[in-house]
Amino acid sequence: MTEQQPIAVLGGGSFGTAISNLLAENGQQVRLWMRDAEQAEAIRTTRESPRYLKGVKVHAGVEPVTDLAETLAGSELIFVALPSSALRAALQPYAGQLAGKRLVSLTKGIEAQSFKLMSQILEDIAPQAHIGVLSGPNLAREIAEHALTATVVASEDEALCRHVQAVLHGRTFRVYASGDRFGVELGGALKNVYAIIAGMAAALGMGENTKSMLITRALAEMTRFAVKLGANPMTFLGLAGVGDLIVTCSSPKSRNFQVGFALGEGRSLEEAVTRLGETAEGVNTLKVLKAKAEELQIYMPLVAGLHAILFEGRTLAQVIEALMRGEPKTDVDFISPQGF
Ligand SMILES: NC(=O)C1=CN([C@@H]2O[C@H](COP(=O)(O)OP(=O)(O)OC[C@H]3O[C@@H](n4cnc5c(N)ncnc54)[C@H](O)[C@@H]3O)[C@@H](O)[C@H]2O)C=CC1
Ligand SMILES: O=C(CO)COP(=O)(O)O
Repeated sequence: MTEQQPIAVLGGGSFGTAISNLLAENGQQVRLWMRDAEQAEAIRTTRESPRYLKGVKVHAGVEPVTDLAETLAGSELIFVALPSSALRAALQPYAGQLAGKRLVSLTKGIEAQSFKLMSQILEDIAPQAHIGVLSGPNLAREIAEHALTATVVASEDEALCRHVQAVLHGRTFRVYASGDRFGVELGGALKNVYAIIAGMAAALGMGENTKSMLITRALAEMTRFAVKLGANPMTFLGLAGVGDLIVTCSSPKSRNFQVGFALGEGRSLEEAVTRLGETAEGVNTLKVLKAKAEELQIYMPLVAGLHAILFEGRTLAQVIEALMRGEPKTDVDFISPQGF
């Protein structure tokens, strides 16, 4: 199926590029908006991004563009793959052009002061738009290299979900739909924090028991938090919950995992982030999550432990000791407080 209008993808980083390629492979005409004219020109001439997804060819159906107003005006369906720190500022000046459009956030982060998720920011900016999110176990490089992959599009607007499924479904990419936008989006944002912890554990040579404990208790912690905020806990059993948590906590291809690994090797946070040179949302998410958990009095020992290491001068050994010696708890306590 080819649409008449081009589809816009905002953000020429790893994920924007990977999703643009999928759309183009499905016969869609894609405008990939990026702020950097030099990078756009480099893609136009070499069909490769000079910075992201090295070695991956950018499909001929993807047109790199730099005029945001024109890009927004020319598309009904717009995917947003900007870092969470940039999304509001990049789109606010164009609010008047977004009424009636279908805006789908691919960004997995939380805004610092407001604690808003990205689709809530899109709603603030463009209350007359149709809003959705896409989230799941979706490492950009694996998508670009055609690993069999599934994702979730979530929106209250069923037509938007069907539209996204129609343009993205393909030989190697399967798109499930959900009506729980908040839960799907929250899962994608929260798991980044636990991927940092998993990277640290990997660098320290911790075993598979440890990894499994970490992922399972992370799921419990995320779900406890989400339930308190009114989300449906069942969403966390899906691709955008436990699915994304598993991939991001298991793969050295995850940038959040890489930050954690560098920390586990003894590097400072600043060094770990600078060496990465790409977006790792988990560091900012950790700060806002810790503050929110305190405000709402939600028990999140993994979040508190990582925060103590990164921002409160505690050592890893001290935090591990405190976590393991914490008071006995029941399993699956986010569904029934007694666990049985
Ligand atoms: N890379 C991945 O595997 C996946 C990433 N995501 C999410 O997608 C979002 C973007 O991540 P990536 O593409 O991986 O990041 P990236 O670090 O690969 O690229 C970020 C892009 O945003 C651009 N950018 C930064 N600030 C900007 C601004 N103020 N205005 C315009 N453009 C700006 C950069 O120039 C770059 O092109 C993140 O929230 C991430 O969590 C979601 C799923 C998978
Ligand atoms: O969200 C992702 C996989 O689903 C990508 O994770 P990173 O941002 O840690 O690379």
